Amino acid sequence: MPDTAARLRRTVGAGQRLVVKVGSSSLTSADGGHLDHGALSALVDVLATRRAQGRQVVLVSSGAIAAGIGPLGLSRRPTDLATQQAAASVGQGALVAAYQAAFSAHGLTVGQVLLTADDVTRRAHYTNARRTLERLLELGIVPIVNENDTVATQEIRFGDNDRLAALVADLVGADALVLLTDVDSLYDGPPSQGGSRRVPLVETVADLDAVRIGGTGSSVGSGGMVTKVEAAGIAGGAGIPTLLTRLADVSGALAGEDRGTVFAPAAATRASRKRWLAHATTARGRLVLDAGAVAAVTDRRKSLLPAGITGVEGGFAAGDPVDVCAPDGTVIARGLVNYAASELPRLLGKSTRDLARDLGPAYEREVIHRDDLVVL
Ligand SMILES: Nc1ncnc2c1ncn2[C@@H]1O[C@H](COP(=O)(O)OP(=O)(O)O)[C@@H](O)[C@H]1O
Ligand SMILES: N[C@@H](CCC(=O)OP(=O)(O)O)C(=O)O
Repeated sequence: MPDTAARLRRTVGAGQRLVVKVGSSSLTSADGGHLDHGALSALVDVLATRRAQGRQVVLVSSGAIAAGIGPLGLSRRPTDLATQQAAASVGQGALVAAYQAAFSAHGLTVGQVLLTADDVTRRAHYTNARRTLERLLELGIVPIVNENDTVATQEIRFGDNDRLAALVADLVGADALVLLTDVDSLYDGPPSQGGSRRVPLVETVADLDAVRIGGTGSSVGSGGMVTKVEAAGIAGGAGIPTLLTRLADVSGALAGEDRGTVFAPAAATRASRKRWLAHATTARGRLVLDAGAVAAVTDRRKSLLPAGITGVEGGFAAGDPVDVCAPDGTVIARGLVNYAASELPRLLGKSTRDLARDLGPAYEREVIHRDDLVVL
C-alpha cells in the first residue's frame, strides 16, 4: 500500500539516530581507483544537515580498498586477500582524511571506528563497541565505521559492509538504517537487464518472492543487492526500518519524497541476545540431531541435550557458536555450545542423568541451553 511506504519514509526522515551506510561504488571515480571527492562531500553535506538539526548519525563507509587501488598503481580491485588488505591499509587513511576535511568544513569532528566480525560476535567485545559508539555520539562526534580489513582473515571477515551496518544499527539502537548505493532503489530484477520495475516498499519477506536479486553491478562493490536485502532483514528483525536509495535521492527521500525502497520492520522482534546470536555470529561447527531432538528444539523450544545428538563436526571450543542441523543437514538453529568438540562424542546418545552418574555432576548440563539457542 503506497501509504505505508510514505509513512515509513516519514519515520526514517524523522529518526533521531540514523546509521547511514555508503558503498564503494558511490564513493569512487568511474575507473574505480580513486576517491570521488565530489560525491564524498555531497554525502557529508546531507549528514551535516542532519547534525545541524540536532540529530545523530553513524556513518558506515566502505571504499577503503577502492581508494587504495590508484595510489598502489593497481589497475583494478585486487582479488587476493593480502593485496586487498594492503589496499585497505592505504585507502582507509585517504578515506578518513577526506571525511575529516569535509566534516570540519561544517564544524564537525569525526571518529574512526574499525571493527572486525569478532567485535560484534563476542559478547564482551560487542558491549565494548557499543559503549565506544555511544560515547562518541554523546560527545557530538560523527563515528565513521568500517571493517578492520587489514587484520580480518578470510574466514571471519564480513567482506561487504551491508551486514556490518545492520548490526551497528542494532548495536546503537538506531531509529533507521539508510543504505546508499549506486542504484536509486531495489528493482524487481537486476537493473542491467532492462525492463525491471522499481520496488518502492518491502513490507514482508513475501514481497521479495517476485524480486530477482543479483550481485554487484560495479567493479568495486562486493555484495550487490543480495547483502543489502539481507541487511534490511537483520535491521527489520531488530525493529528498525531501512531506506535504500542513492546519494542523489537521499535528501528527497528523507524529506518524504517518493524515492528509493523502504523496508518495514518486522512485527515481532527477538530479544537482543537472540538477534546477536542469529546474525552476528559465525558458526565454528555443526551438531546433527535426530528427529526427536529437532522437534524438541524447534516446536517445544527445549534446551539441547546429548541424547538427541547423532553427529559432531568442526573443532569448536566450549562457548563457541555452532549450527544445529536436522538429520538431512539443514541448519535449523544456532546456539552457544557448552562443551568443546573433543568432549562431545563420548556423551552422545546418553541421558543427562546417566552422564551425571558416570562422569560427575558437571556433565549434567545441557549441550546448548535454550537461552543460548535461536531457531532460524
Ligand atoms: N534487484 C535489484 N535491484 C537493484 N539493484 C540490483 C538488483 N540486483 C542486483 N543489483 C545490483 O546491485 C548493485 C549494488 O550493489 P553493490 O555494487 O555491491 O553496491 P555498493 O558498493 O553500494 O555496496 C547495483 O548497482 C545493481 O547493479
Ligand atoms: N571494508 C571494505 C568494504 C568492501 C566493499 O566493497 O563493500 P561494499 O561497497 O559496501 O559492497 C572497504 O572499505 O573497501
